[in-house]
Amino acid sequence: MPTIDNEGVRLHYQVEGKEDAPWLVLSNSLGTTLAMWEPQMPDLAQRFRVLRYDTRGHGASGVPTGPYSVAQLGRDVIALMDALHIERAHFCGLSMGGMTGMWLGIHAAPRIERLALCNTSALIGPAEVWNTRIAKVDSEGMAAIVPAVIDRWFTPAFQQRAPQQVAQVREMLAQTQASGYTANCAAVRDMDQREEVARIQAPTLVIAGTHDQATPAKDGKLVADRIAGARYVELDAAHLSNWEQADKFTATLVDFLTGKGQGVAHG
Ligand SMILES: O=C(O)CC1=CCC(=O)O1
Repeated sequence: MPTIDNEGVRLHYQVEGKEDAPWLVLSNSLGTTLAMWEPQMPDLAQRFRVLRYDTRGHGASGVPTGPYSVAQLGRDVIALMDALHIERAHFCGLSMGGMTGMWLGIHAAPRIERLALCNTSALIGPAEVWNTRIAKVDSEGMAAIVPAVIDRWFTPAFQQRAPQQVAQVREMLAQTQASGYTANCAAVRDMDQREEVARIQAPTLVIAGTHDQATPAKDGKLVADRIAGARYVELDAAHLSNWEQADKFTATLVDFLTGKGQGVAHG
């Protein structure tokens, strides 16, 4: 199991795909692992050298004492890139992964080639909601929040249509260590990148989900509107659009990373 140590924190990663192809870094959402990218991997691995990793507090990465910050999550990516001698990479993150991507686009611009910010927000409030969730997980464990979170991640139609995929994702969430989950909830709660995103200069794709209640489409639109030249695409999905509209998500991402596709699109 490949890992690096970033200032005492173990970061678990996997490298797959074509050698000598452009690097693409994939960053997971809150309560998932690098396995959240399974629907995309067959296509992405044909075209890119893919680095995916477990955000600290998740999967097989370390779970240092929280709270964490989005800046720490961004610096973990730089540490991984440094350790693997990756000078520049495309970056795709979903939800919390997208927040990490915004931080990188703002604070580590020379390292980022193209940026895909998916089902994400530059500010995700209100703080009370996060504090309530943190308190619930602290006192009752992950099981107490799993059903409500899954209902935000997938539409009822997808839950009916793809019960096995939903079960796979539910298991990822349920297996997340409670203290790692709440430390990342705090990072998300404390982030406000609404002003700074305007500094992003990397070519940027924003993907949103029409039925996303966690990071609503209007939040994605705000991010896209503030980044010069950003492409905005809305998919018929809830929060984990890379599962619910896997083919469209992958095609949109590949088109963007390979320099095809322009403007605003819905689908
Ligand atoms: O889990 C949720 O409720 C939605 C979410 C917010 C940040 C993230 O990564 O997922």
